[in-house]
Amino acid sequence: MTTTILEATGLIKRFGGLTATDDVTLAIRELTCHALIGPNGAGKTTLLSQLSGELRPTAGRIHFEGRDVTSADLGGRARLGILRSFQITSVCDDYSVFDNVVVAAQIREGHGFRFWQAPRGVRALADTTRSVLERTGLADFGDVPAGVLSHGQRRQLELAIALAMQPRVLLLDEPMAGMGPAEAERMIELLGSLRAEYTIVLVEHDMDAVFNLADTVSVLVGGRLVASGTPQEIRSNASVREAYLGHEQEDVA
Ligand SMILES: Nc1ncnc2c1ncn2[C@@H]1O[C@H](COP(=O)(O)OP(=O)(O)OP(=O)(O)O)[C@@H](O)[C@H]1O
Repeated sequence: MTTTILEATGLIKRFGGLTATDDVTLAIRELTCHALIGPNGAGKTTLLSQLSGELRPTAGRIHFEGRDVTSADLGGRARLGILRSFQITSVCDDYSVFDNVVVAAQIREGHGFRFWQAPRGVRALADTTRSVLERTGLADFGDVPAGVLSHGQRRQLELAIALAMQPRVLLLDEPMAGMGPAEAERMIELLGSLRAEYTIVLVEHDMDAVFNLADTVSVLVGGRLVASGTPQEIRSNASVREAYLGHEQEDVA
């Protein structure tokens, strides 16, 4: 039994009269992949944005390793290791793939843009960058300008940028969106290879990916958490099927 690393308690987010997150209590266990699923508008992204620190909840608390981080902003949470991919740093099209990742590694090391740092530090950053590129299947693309990458490779680069920042918890919002089957398969494989080292919270509509990757699946409908369990439990949960009726029932079947 792994320990809880990230926990939401009684989380509520209102946008005017709309309750996008409605009293959600959720425990993310360390080194597991926890998928958030639900119909369009269920509040998945809103929940992820509160976990990342991008959105402040209207009520409720968020704890990371037992520490209350509710009032920590995006940057503060990133420093703790809670990182939403495709944020903090975004891809710079004119930079090479290598340079995009090295900048993220530099930010993590707190070097900022001080290019006069000691050569040993520069070498360490380059080593980190090479190993991250290797890890994300981009080892052969280091010199390529990011702007010419395919859509799938760009998502791999976005993931590489996140990994260079040495996250503990990776928050991923639809990493497979817009990908063809081959690209999606590659991304699923890549995320699968990260599961042993990182805690992953995954918002995803692609049920193949969800049932392939997730240790735990939580289902949101209308901002409320209606079920949480193993993929097998969720597949056979009658209220989940009910919730998806008229939405994506065939995906859950
Ligand atoms: N900044 C905002 N201001 C007002 N309403 C918002 C805002 N962000 C989200 N909402 C509303 O909150 C609800 C939940 O949206 P959210 O994007 O979290 O759902 P989702 O489950 O991620 O949907 P999808 O699967 O379509 O991406 C929706 O009704 C949406 O219109």
